[in-house]
Amino acid sequence: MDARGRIRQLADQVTALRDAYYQGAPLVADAEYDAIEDELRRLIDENPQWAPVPNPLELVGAPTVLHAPVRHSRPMLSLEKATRPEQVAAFFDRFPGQPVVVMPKLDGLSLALVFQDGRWVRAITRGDGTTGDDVTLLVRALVDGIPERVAASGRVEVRGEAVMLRSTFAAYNAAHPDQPLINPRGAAAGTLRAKDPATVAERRLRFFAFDLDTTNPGDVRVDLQEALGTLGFTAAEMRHCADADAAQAVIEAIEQGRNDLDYDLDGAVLRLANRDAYAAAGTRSNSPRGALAFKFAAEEKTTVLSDVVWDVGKTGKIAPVAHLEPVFVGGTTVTRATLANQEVIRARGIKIGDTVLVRRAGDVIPFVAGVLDASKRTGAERDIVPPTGCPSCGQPLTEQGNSRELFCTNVSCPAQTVRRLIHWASRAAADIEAVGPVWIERLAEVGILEHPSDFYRLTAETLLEFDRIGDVSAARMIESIDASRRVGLRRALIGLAIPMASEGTATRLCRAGFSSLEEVADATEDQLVAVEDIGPKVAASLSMHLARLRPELERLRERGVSLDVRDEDLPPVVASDAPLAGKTVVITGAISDPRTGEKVPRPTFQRLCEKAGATTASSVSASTDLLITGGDVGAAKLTKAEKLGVEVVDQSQIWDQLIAANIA
Ligand SMILES: NC(=O)c1ccc[n+]([C@@H]2O[C@H](COP(=O)([O-])OP(=O)(O)OC[C@H]3O[C@@H](n4cnc5c(N)ncnc54)[C@H](O)[C@@H]3O)[C@@H](O)[C@H]2O)c1
Ligand SMILES: [Zn+2]
Repeated sequence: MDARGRIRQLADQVTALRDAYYQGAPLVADAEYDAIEDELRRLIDENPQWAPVPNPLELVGAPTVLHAPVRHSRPMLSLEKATRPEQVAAFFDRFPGQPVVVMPKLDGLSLALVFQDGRWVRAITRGDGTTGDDVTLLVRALVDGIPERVAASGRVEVRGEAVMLRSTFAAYNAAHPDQPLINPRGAAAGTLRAKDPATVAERRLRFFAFDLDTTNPGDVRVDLQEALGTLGFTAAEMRHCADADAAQAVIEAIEQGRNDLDYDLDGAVLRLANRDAYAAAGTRSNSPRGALAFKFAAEEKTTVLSDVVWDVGKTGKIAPVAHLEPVFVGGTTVTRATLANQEVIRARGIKIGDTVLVRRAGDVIPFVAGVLDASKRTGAERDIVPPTGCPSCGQPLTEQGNSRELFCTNVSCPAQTVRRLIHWASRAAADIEAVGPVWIERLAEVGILEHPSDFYRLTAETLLEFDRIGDVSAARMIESIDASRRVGLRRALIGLAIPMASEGTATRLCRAGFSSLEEVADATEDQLVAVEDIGPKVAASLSMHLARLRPELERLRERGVSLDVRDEDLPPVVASDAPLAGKTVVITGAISDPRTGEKVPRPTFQRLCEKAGATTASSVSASTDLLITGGDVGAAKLTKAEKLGVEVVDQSQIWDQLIAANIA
């Protein structure tokens, strides 16, 4: 096909895909859509005479007339996209000497909020950029982070992004396996398309501001971020960058930190810091000249679901695992993803052979979010049929709960045995680093390992009988097993993988005064429920499984494994003159010991701070006393600390105090 034909074809495709997307039913992942736009843009650049009229690349969004149309005071535009450092440098070259801020690009939907003489009167979607939808009612009912009043007269318009937090998204999908949301962005957009807020009440959104217009500039601060903060908004964090290198470093830091956030980012935005300069730079057909969006690697892609394998877990849960044609998503090549359970498969209507959307965001394991475009089916797709018997031992399965999870309840099921052994050896439990999953599986296969206590009967001689184990590795394995005899109450309980008992349960039992695993096994359910945060279901599970595990506990003891509470399982004893006594601290960034330069794991440093009298928290709030910063600090926490007046100290100061007090 010639360029002209191809342009026409791509333009039609872009138009159709956009229509579907802005209707709330995308047919492809964003990354695939962007690739089509890129090809079209390149062809039009090379052949400007064949540019389609109208050119979809010069339009914004789509007209929406769901609610009442409202004309924007100033167009709400798209952003010019960049993916390479040269493009960032070119942006700086266009505006020599102008200060630039870099901020995260949140992936939600943009809203304009209008305030009249201090009172919030209206919320409008972007729509086609010129005219949006009046969604005031929905936004009032569902969006957090918007002050009812602002201290500024005249007309004030605050623009920003409404997002669904990842935690809200996950909680919603866990509670509604029958009506799953595909991704947080789509969920946010869908929420604001609802006719009645009551039908989407659990789908709360959060607003982050990034832009401001006012008729009385004297009422607000000059600096955009300060202005938004003083008006009572959480602003996207903006960092001033003197040159393209600095901007590139901030962009990279934002991308690095994106896994730690509770919301999706799809890039970083560069923008002229000076509001007048930004306005003076003007606009193109559909984007401001004074801003640039740097796009990050996609967290969602489509690929083919080639098979589904039912995998037996350590507690006997049989979970469907998707086997995928390799796809690069969320920074790695993914070939496996979770499908959760049969109810999720049914609700999402997924079949083997389908082109599915795979999402890998943050540290969450990749999952199959659904089928975007069922019209791609050829008829060769196959239903996913859950097994009736355990894939490992053949025993009939039982179903549990609303999502109809499948379980094998055979305690001597071989697959479960292997999983439990691997779990016992894992870092959070006995930490038998030198014996990896592959060896555990082989040792279990030949019957040498069945229970965790069997590790402690292994000898170098037994191991040396295996072809690929030599003197050195046998010695390392035995040494590693030996060290794990100090596992103690908390980690042993984690290692036994008792259904419903979490790591938190183990910690709480230690802190409640239980001194050994046997003592926990001896406790009545009433005594267990008396422990803070342990409910009747967890207590019943502990009682039942520990009773069953009695002989195993005896074997572990006989073989020299400590099941007693350890110092590290308990809150540290703190002297009254401890340097951080009574302080609530939040730790952020990479921590390293200044004496050796070695990286220190976060939990270890936390423990040191606790020994120094501090209570540690995971996020900055009004009750935080100190924010301790390490290297490559996530900027969101800093802004929040600043806003709340929380003192920020560098880790070096804390290390000095810890060292002086003989704690570190
Ligand atoms: N999957 C599909 O079929 C399909 C179809 C059409 C569009 N899309 C996706 O929609 C997006 C295109 O929309 P677009 O062209 O309007 O661009 P965009 O959404 O990528 O960029 C503009 C938007 O960025 C948002 N934003 C977030 N943080 C911001 C900040 N700090 N400063 C300024 N703006 C900020 C604003 O809402 C603004 O409207 C792309 O991601 C594209 O992949 C997908
Ligand atoms: Zn089984």
